[in-house]
Amino acid sequence: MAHIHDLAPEISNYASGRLTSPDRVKFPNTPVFASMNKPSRFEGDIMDLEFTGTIPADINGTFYRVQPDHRFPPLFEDDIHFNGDGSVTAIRIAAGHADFKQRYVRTDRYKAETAARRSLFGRYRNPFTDNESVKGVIRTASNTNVIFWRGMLLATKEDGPPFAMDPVTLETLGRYDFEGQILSPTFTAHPKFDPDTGEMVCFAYEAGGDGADCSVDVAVWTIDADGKKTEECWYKAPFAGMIHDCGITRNWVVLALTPIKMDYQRMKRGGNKFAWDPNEDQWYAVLPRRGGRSEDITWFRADNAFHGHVAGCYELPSGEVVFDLTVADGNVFFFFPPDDNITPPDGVAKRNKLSSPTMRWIFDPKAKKSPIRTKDAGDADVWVADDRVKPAVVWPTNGEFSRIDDRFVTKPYRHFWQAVVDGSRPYDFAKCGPPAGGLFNCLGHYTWSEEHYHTAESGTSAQNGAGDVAKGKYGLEDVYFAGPTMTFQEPTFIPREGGSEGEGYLIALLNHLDQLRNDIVIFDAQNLSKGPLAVIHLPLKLKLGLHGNWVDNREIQAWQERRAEDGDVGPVQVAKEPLPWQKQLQGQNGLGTNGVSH
Ligand SMILES: C=Cc1ccc(O)c(OC)c1
Ligand SMILES: [Fe+2]
Repeated sequence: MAHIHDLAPEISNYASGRLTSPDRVKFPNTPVFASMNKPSRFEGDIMDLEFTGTIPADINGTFYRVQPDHRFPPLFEDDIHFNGDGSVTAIRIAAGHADFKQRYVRTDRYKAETAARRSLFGRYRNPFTDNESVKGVIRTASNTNVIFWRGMLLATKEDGPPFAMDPVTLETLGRYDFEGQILSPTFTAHPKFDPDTGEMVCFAYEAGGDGADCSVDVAVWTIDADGKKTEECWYKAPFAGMIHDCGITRNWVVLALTPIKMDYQRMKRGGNKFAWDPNEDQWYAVLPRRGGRSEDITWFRADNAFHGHVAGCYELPSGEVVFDLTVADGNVFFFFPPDDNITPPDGVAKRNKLSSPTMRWIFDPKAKKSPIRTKDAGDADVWVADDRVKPAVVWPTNGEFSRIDDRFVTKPYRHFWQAVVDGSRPYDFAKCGPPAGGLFNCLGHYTWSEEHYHTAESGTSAQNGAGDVAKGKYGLEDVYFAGPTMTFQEPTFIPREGGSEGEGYLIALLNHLDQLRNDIVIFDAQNLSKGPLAVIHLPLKLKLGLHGNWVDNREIQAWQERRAEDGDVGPVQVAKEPLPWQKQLQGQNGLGTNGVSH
């Protein structure tokens, strides 16, 4: 008797790498859609997840995180994980119990593809590869971060505007333009929140035109705690690269410009939007948080490298700006290789051998600078510091996804956490295959040593506390190894009520690479090596997500009341009009724009 699978002949729905049979619903047979990253596409609710251990009774809030999860087979067989549709997970924890909820973000992209029952958008951030029917539709998949802001959840991806969701139901409310105050085509996935003022500091790059034109325009905004835009300034970057994360101090914003470069001609040919340039510097911009003018930015150059995520950022009494982030020594985004005509200086690409230490940069915002001209910026001034910079500290942690106690954003901080790679630990390749998304087999808690912890007062070393911070040149490392068949996703800190910096819990998703299932682990944030306090078991496999955040239930509740019909703020007002670039396109060729009826 024939096996059931023999009845369906294995005919590929791809020819020459392109989706040719969209009715044959089958995802590409590539590593991007395999193992932990096999499409999940699950939406649903589970009340009272099983768990082992004890969920601390004082935890009351929701852990939100987002994952890319392609809804339909992609137009291109070699599509990348970052091009998947944003799917938001909420783990609601209260009274020692945990509930699960997961919903896709109903982006304009989601709606267009749902109506057609197939993929219509092509390559990552390349509209030239889209189906004609979606010209003028906002392409963002809202798959990178999910942020609680004034009672709404903002699902963000840096190639488009945010989409607002209800934080309790995860219902998508619509595109959010800050009540008409931010109309740029793009918006960062990494805004920062000033814990003293309640302000959101946010930015956008490739922000000048339609968000897909390789512009070097960078916008930086402040939105105050009442939702009012109080600052806006536009700057020029030296080249059209990626600016993924940022840092803020009380007075300054720091942007990290990574040398993966856009190329409009390559996009037009149907190629990748980005290519790694091994010969380009890594750049950092320092600009004022308040009253900025375009010429007030200072770009600092350093040797070629690849930026990861930001831990802390603050000012020293000298006025200098400390900026800590992971920086890898090569192209982390292997799916955006260099152009063929580029010869890396070291001759060989060092794939899979990257090291990713935590680097501390100390920038002088008053450094002497001069205007330069660049190919991408044309005749606009790009303000570049005369002297190149080097990291002040290189702590050889080997991880990514740095997180801190977010109450210490803008301030000197002691603690940070990362998903850590330890290649010396056993890994069960036979059971797991290659570790999808990277071998983040440990979680690490790092405490800067006295020498590297700066109080606002002394600028160099602290007198108070941290008596245990003695081991190691840079500080204390407290690591938990998951085991040979498991990896972690990004951790998130949960502060304990009334606790000091770093007192509380660490929550993260655990990937079982052998069982293809996820757990949610909760640790004492300052005692990772003791192992998890609770392991919450999901009966299913999620995907490798990007970022998440913890929101206290009191904050969610208070905002639900304020956002009620009769509340003092009222319901979230989503965008009422198409974005300016959409209107312009409409005017040019009479085409409609999706998402807004007209
Ligand atoms: C981790 C960085 C990163 C940068 C750009 C992206 O579009 C993204 O999508 C998930 C992720
Ligand atoms: Fe990120």
